[in-house]
Order: sequence, then structure tokens, then C-alpha cells
Amino acid sequence: MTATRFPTLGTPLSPAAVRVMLLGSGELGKEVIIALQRLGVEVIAVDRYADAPGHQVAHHARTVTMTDRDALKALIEAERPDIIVPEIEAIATDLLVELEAAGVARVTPTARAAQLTMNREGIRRLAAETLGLPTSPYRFAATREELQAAIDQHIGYPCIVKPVMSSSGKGQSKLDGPQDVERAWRYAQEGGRVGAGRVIVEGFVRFDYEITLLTVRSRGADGQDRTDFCEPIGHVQVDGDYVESWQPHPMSPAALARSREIAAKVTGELGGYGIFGVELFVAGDEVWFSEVSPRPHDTGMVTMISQVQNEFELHARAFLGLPVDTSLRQPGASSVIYGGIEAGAVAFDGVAQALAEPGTDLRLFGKPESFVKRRMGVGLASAASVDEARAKAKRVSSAVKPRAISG
Ligand SMILES: Nc1ncnc2c1ncn2[C@@H]1O[C@H](COP(=O)(O)OP(=O)(O)OP(=O)(O)O)[C@@H](O)[C@H]1O
Ligand SMILES: NCC(=O)N[C@@H]1O[C@H](COP(=O)([O-])[O-])[C@@H](O)[C@H]1O
Ligand SMILES: [Mg+2]
Repeated sequence: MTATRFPTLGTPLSPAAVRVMLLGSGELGKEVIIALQRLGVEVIAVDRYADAPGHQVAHHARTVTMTDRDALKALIEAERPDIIVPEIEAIATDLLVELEAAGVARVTPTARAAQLTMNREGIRRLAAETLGLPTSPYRFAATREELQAAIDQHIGYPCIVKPVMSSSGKGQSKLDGPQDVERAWRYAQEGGRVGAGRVIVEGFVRFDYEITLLTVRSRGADGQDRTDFCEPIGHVQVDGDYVESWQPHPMSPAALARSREIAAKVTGELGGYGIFGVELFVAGDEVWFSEVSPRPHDTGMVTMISQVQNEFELHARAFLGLPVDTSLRQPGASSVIYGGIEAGAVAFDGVAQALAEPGTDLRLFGKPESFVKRRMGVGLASAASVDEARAKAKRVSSAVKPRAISG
């Protein structure tokens, strides 16, 4: 392995430009792009549909099916970015591994990290079987019959079934008994982001709370690699999708130390430079590893109001070889604004009222189409305590009302 050479920052749209390609340009990518823009980095934003949030703030916008290996290869070879930043799971990651090995571009944090986390089987087996980290009990199944057998012989009820390739809870269900198996199997077949097929079935963990531990791998000012942790982020998930998050989440010293130990181990194994969202379940002082995103995390949107450098700035700085500061500025919270309606471009009523309270803020992502359960924006709030910040963030998100516009 050769030591990473970080680019010298330059001027966009010139021969001195550092060029970064985002693969996925949703709300998380949009904020990474804004952080890159502030550092004078030239950005090529890629997504599967036109006018994605990140397309709207980048130097170049490209629309490509990122799971289509040939199409993605042609795009990368035409654009020749210095750094590729995967923003979603559903990418032809085997191609990224090949291109990285061939020295065509550096992938953040590494192509292997993107490949392993694209498929729940890759990351789960690595965490539980190779690294020996505590996880829920699990089995994989390729047919309904295999799923039933895995539950009957190993996992029991309640359990959770998820497509091996999906995110934001798509295709996920909780099963309380045999009557739920058929429905869960069918839903997983429809909900997978990349094709249909294999599922993971996990034993249900009765946790007291769950956190995202944002973990940053960067090059320190002394030239040594280092790992830093943000304050733990607590969150609430409904149907596998995050609806509310806050920072800091109070933890016992033992649970926090264990969480950091698990996060250091898994991110150290994945390697590279950037931010990771390590998802953990906690009961008392016991901690289970759930999964990890080798990129900014949706629950980490709270850092836009709570931290000195938000998770998007931390990601950009880390993969550019710049120093990072993970410190908390103030307690904060985020609350999701869903589309609530099926419509094309929507208007948002109530924004002025939502922002009337001091210590509040808002992001509207600019997605060109609304779905009932599509995340269209997020309310943000800071306060002296997390409880106050949560209540305030919820007032912001509930005041904003997406409305279909005619014509
Ligand atoms: N084994 C489990 N036991 C208890 N709860 C679980 C289990 N697996 C998942 N959950 C709940 O469902 C949520 C979503 O699960 P998971 O993170 O695996 O889905 P995802 O589709 O990858 O979501 P995202 O992409 O938003 O991280 C978890 O945060 C947790 O609240
Ligand atoms: N949990 C993963 C996550 O939050 N990913 C974020 O959602 C976008 C897709 O949104 P869409 O489905 O509304 O297009 C992704 O591009 C990413 O920003
Ligand atoms: Mg998750």
C-alpha cells in the first residue's frame, strides 16, 4: 500500500483544479458539495435523476444509473476526478475497486469500504465474524423457505427482515410471529434498492436507546493518522427511517468507552480518510454494532446546528488531508420534514412561522418530486438542553407544510 498523497487545493475550472466526483447527490451530498465549494474544489455531482439536490450546487451535474457498470466507467473515464466520494450504497462498487487499484482515482474512504457496506452481508460478516464485534443474531436467506427455516431454527420471534441491499428502512419489517413471514418476504423483494433477492433476518435487540457515533479518520497536523469521535447522536427511527435526532446523547462512561472501542475497530478495518456513521444499540453498559456508513449519516444532519464543524465539513476536510475539529458547540436537534403528498415540485407553507423562534434553522433539499415518505427537508434547533432542542426542532418541522402546486 502506498501512502495517500493529498491534493494541493487550487482553482475550480482551471488546470489547477482539484476535482471531486460525488456518486449520489441527495441531501447529504448537497452539504458535502457546499463544504467543498467553500474550499475552492471543483465538483461533479452525479445521481440517478436530473436536478437532484447536489446537482443544483455543483459545477457539473451528471445523470447516470450508478449501478450500471459500463455507464459509470465511461463517466469516470471522461471526467477523470481526483477523488470519488460515494454518497449512497447503490453503486457498481466492484468497478470502484478496479479503478482504485488501477490508480485511476482515489475513492473515499476506500473502494473496499464502499463495496463492503453496499451489501449488509459484507459488513455484517466482517464485523461479527472477522472482528468479533457483538451484533444481533443473524442469518441470510435467498428464498421464503430459507427465511422460514432461519427463523425457526436460529433466530425466533420477534425478528427483523431487511433486503441485503437497501437503506432508510426500505423493504424492512418486524415480524412478531409466523403470520408475518409471507408479508415481510414480499415487502423485502419490493423494497430492495438494487434488484430483488437475498435478505438478512436479525434477532430483535431490546435496546434502551440507539446512537450514531460519528467517527472521523484524518491526517493530523503532525502527519500521523488519527481517529476522532463526535459526541454521540441519539435518534428515533420509525419503520427503519430516522425521524428525529439530537446531540449529545447522555451515556454511561462504560457504554461510551465501549462504543468508541467498537467504532475505532470497524473504521480502522475499513481504513481511508473521511467520516463514518457507526450505528450502535445500547442497553445498560452493553453495546451492539448494527451497521456503518462510510460517509455522512442522515441522523448526523443535527451537526449542522450543534457542532463547530458539521459532519459534511468533517468529511470534506478529512478526505482532503486537512485537520478536523469534532467539538460540540451547543446541544441541538433535527426533525425530518416528509413530503406527505405524492406530487411534482411542491411549495412549502409556514416557513416564516417555523423560523420565528430563536435558535432554529431549516434545510429544504430542493428534491424535484415529493412522495408521502420522502425526506424533503429538516428542521434544526439549538437550546440549553437536548430536551428543549428536540421540542423546538419538532415545532419547526411540523410548521412546514408541503403543498402541491397546479400547472
Ligand atoms: N436487529 C434489530 N433489533 C432492533 N431494532 C432494529 C434491528 N435492526 C434494525 N432496527 C431498527 O431499525 C432501524 C433501521 O435499521 P437499519 O439501520 O439496519 O436500516 P437501514 O435501511 O440501513 O437504514 P439507514 O440507511 O437509514 O441506516 C435501526 O436504526 C433500528 O431502530
Ligand atoms: N439513510 C441514507 C440517506 O439518508 N441517504 C440520503 O438520502 C438520499 C436519497 O434520497 P431519496 O430516496 O429521497 O432520493 C441520498 O442521496 C442521501 O443523501
Ligand atoms: Mg441504519
